[in-house]
Amino acid sequence: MLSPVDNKSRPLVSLHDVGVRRGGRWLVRGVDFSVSRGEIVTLIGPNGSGKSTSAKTAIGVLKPDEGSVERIAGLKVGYVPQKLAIDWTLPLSVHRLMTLTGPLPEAELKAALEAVGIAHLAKAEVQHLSGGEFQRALLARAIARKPDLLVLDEPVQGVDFSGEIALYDLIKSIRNSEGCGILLISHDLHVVMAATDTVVCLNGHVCCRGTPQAVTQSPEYVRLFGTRAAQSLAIYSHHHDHTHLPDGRVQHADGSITDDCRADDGHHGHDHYDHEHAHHDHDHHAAGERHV
Ligand SMILES: Nc1ncnc2c1ncn2[C@@H]1O[C@H](COP(=O)(O)OP(=O)(O)OP(=O)(O)O)[C@@H](O)[C@H]1O
Repeated sequence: MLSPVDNKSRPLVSLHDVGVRRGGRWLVRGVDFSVSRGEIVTLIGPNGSGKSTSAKTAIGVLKPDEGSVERIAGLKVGYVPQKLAIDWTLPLSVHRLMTLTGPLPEAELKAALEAVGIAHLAKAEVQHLSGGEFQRALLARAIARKPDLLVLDEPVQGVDFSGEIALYDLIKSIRNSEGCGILLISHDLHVVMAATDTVVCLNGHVCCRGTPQAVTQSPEYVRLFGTRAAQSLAIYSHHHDHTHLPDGRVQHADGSITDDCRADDGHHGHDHYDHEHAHHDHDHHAAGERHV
């Protein structure tokens, strides 16, 4: 007798050698990563390196032109896009924002706003919210329907540094309480949430990946941002050896130019784990334990 597939132990989504081609050029190629329940995966990379394209392919908004994407059956996704098509000239309350794309029982709406700490702003106009409050409203909207996978495209945009720390704390507590998988796109090339399990660095393909192990215990960092910051953010340092030109071609470190790039095209001087961590003047083990 066949035993049922255990959905709980399978990744929620996995991308295998995914490539997306638009307008005659590859936007990304050779993208491999997966997100499991309770896991936080952060995509980083320069502007235009394919972070949003990869995330949209993961959730099925974009179809890959090569490779494959596997999702568990009935996967529920909560998605906070990078840009929201809102007509800012029309009044829109937080309450209404929550129900724009479909009805939501009042109790669930209230619980989501409470979970992100803005229940008192339910009647406030979205236009009047601060950057941090707006991101919380978007998060509430994304978690209200209890997704298996939460995809957050640059969740800390428009938020100052301490607001950023508070938001990352909130995202971590949502992961802990809901047990969902989280796919984050970081606006910052070097700073990722310390609770990230896997950082995937894109540069048209997967340039490198790893854990944001070492961080922020340097006295200068703690003096600047406080111990709270050191516990919430990690610095992930690495370098790219090629640049994506505006016309889609790729210029390599040796000056040569190719039409597109792949990790195995012979032009990449690094392997997939070629990254280094900044601030190595602290005890590695201790830094690992301080992650939140
Ligand atoms: N539909 C499309 N047709 C053609 N090119 C596209 C399309 N969508 C995205 N691109 C291009 O693909 C590249 C990757 O875009 P993407 O938005 O995935 O990058 P990103 O890493 O998320 O960038 P950013 O950090 O600037 O948000 C960019 O050069 C972008 O201009």
